[in-house]
Amino acid sequence: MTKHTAFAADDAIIAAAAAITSQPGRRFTSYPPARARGGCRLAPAAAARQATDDPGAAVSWPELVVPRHADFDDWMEKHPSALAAFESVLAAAKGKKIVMFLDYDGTLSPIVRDPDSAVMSEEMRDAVRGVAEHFPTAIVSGRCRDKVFNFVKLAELYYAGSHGMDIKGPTAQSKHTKAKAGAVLCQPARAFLPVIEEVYRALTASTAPIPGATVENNKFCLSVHFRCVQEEKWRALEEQVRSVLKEYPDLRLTKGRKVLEIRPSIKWDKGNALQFLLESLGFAGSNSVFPIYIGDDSTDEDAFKVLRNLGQGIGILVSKIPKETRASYSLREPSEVEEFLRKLVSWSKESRQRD
Ligand SMILES: O=P(O)(O)OC[C@H]1O[C@H](O[C@H]2O[C@H](CO)[C@@H](O)[C@H](O)[C@H]2O)[C@H](O)[C@@H](O)[C@@H]1O
Repeated sequence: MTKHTAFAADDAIIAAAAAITSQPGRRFTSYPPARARGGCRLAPAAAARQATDDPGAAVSWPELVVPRHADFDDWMEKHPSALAAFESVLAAAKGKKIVMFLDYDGTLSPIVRDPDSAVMSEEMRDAVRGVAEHFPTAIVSGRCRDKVFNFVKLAELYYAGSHGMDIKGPTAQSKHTKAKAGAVLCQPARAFLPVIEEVYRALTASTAPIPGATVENNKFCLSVHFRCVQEEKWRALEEQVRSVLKEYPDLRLTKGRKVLEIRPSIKWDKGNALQFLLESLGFAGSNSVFPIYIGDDSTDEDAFKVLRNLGQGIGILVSKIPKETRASYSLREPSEVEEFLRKLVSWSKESRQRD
């Protein structure tokens, strides 16, 4: 399958998978998360220097294959629904402090054609607010921090924008807040601001002739969207982007959901942001923390990987189709994320009443 056909398959596969996954009577088995293979609690500067991944593997072009029923069943065995396996999640979290990490697009809000219209429902906001009352909660997004804050609008949360390269503490104090209100806690890519601005202008100009292509400035990174570009033009768009980036070897290209993402080539991703936030919350080296990270995209895999390596907490992939993932559990769509968050809150309330 070429890169081009992999793109083309996306929506058809989701439709096919939706038909399979909506079948009633599916059974799920529990799949315990991988346990510790040694700690990884780096201070941010050290983590930023650590180059653990093959830079050549940074661009991932997912190979999408229409799932057969058997494939789907196999996948669900390995990544059971976090709703169906809720009791297993609770058992693993027993006696530990839950810290919640939530991706935004595709996790809290449904994927839509216009990125500026990806609003979150009031019901979802209410569910996230509830979770934040019970557990320290962070939004970890590829979006620029201010933009994602304007969608979520909850001052009691931590926000890690630009794929974790821009981390700020809650602007409203809550019992979970460990930082000075509204303090910017971490911006490891500050030196790249001028070059990102320059490349934003260059990409906006060079992609302008391609109808439907848009460039989103996410402050420390950029997104070139092709969801509204005719499929025949996808290759040309990618070539345009690559040609601009030839002049900027310090930037790298990765791919999300119908988006090309351009970011600094530093070793800092959503996984580093997760570790940094755990440390900021006072959980460095702690065995009593249970981070839960929920996300839908390839960039969330960095956070799932950190959890696997730490042997703590769980990653939950939001997907209707089988995907290669390091997450332990799955949820099919944002409405299931909302249900999972509400169940956690109810469980936490009940346990408080019992204690
Ligand atoms: O880390 P995230 O919060 O998931 O952000 C990743 C990218 O999400 C947005 O793009 C995606 O959602 C759009 C709205 O639904 C959709 O139109 C687009 O095709 C998706 O790729 C956001 O616009 C990007 O800047 C983020 O990098």
